[in-house]
Amino acid sequence: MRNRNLLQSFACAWQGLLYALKTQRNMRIHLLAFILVIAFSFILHLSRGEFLWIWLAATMVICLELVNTALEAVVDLAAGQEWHRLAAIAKDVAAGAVLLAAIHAMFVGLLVFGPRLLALFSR
Ligand SMILES: Nc1ncnc2c1ncn2[C@@H]1O[C@H](COP(=O)(O)OP(=O)(O)OP(=O)(O)O)[C@@H](O)[C@H]1O
Repeated sequence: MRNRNLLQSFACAWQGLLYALKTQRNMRIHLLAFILVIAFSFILHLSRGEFLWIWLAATMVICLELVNTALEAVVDLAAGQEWHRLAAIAKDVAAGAVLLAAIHAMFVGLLVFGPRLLALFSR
């Protein structure tokens, strides 16, 4: 059934977020990392610019994990129990996108938090 109003659209989006959290272990790990990183951003008093980089990188990982989860569902719907080379390609490429975003987030985290943590521990 199609959504009749904006509220129902938000409710569906929320269900999607909950589904990914309940079913995807990686999603729970990404969310935990997101919360920790945002907490550290406040504790270490990041500048607005630094915080934006961290926020963007961390959000991108979560968004891509959501897209990856959606794509896995679509592939499973299309392929069923059948093994198919294209199903593997679709899933592997989507997983590759998440991996790339996670590596990017790690570099951003190192660049932003690295010098601050060094300064903190070399006092
Ligand atoms: N129908 C299929 N046909 C061919 N290969 C498949 C199929 N389903 C899954 N695979 C292969 O198995 C891998 C894992 O698929 P699965 O659906 O278990 O994802 P997952 O372990 O939940 O992935 P992620 O860790 O990215 O969430 C895929 O990346 C793909 O290489």
